[in-house]
Amino acid sequence: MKSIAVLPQGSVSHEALLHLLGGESVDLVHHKLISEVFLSTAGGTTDYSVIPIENTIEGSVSLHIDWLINEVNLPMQAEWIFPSIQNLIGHPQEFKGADGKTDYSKIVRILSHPVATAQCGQYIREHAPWAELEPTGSTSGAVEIVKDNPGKGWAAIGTTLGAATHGLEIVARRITDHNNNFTRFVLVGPEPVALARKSNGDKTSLLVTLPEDFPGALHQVLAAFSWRKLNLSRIESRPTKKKLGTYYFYIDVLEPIESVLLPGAIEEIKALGCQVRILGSYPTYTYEEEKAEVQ
Ligand SMILES: O=C(O)C(=O)Cc1ccccc1
Repeated sequence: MKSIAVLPQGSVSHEALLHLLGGESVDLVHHKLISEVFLSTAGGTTDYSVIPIENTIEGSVSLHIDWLINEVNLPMQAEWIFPSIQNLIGHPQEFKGADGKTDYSKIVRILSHPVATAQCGQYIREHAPWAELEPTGSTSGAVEIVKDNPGKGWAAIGTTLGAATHGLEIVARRITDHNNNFTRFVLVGPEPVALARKSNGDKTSLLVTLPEDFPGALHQVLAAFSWRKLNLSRIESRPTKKKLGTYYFYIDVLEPIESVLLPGAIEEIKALGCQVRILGSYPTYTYEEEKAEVQ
């Protein structure tokens, strides 16, 4: 049985993984922090890590992409998307007013993963702009802290699974600023993944470093893809962290690495003097709403 490192029980990552697996049995190893998730697979304790890398509202989860680029050498082996449905969670009755409705003035602190908090910015500004916002390693980690601190006016933003895991109540449902809020996850690890579920295509993620003082280098890199009609689904720059103003380009190509034209494009880009690192070539799984078990 394969082992998979993932954020705590009831986190969005955990929900998303359960959906991807669709009942396939694996050994789940929960960690409080994403750094611990990465390191457990990098150190060989687990076979794969579940990493959220992009969100509809927040964009790239830069910290996680930077870990993939700089801290570990773990190829991406699968990608899938899953809705992030966030709720306000607290102790039963703690935020009830005399009229039975939620009395937001009782909320003094809201804890959650920063990506989840950012997804609910409008809701917080409208209902409890005074609340102190405390970042946690995961949404369910926030729910656990709230569980351990009753009567203090603390609430968490998290999933229904997170609330159920820790026996807390949903104070308000679906509080993200936009309903169509999805997160892209990757499974990273040394070996390819064999899932029973059928994939919906393949992707290759590349990290391209441009040579210095080469006017038009990015244009030429993109031309190598465009004249071969290789479809790109994402291009993003990340600082190299070595010198101010120098960037990597993170590029997703909608083809597997063994496709006819992609290796030639990579060779052409290398011939321009660029460095190319293959971050992974992997199946993608789209979200099929009718099969999902999200509340
Ligand atoms: O904190 C969690 O539950 C996570 O899995 C990280 C996260 C947070 C918000 C959106 C997607 C993933």
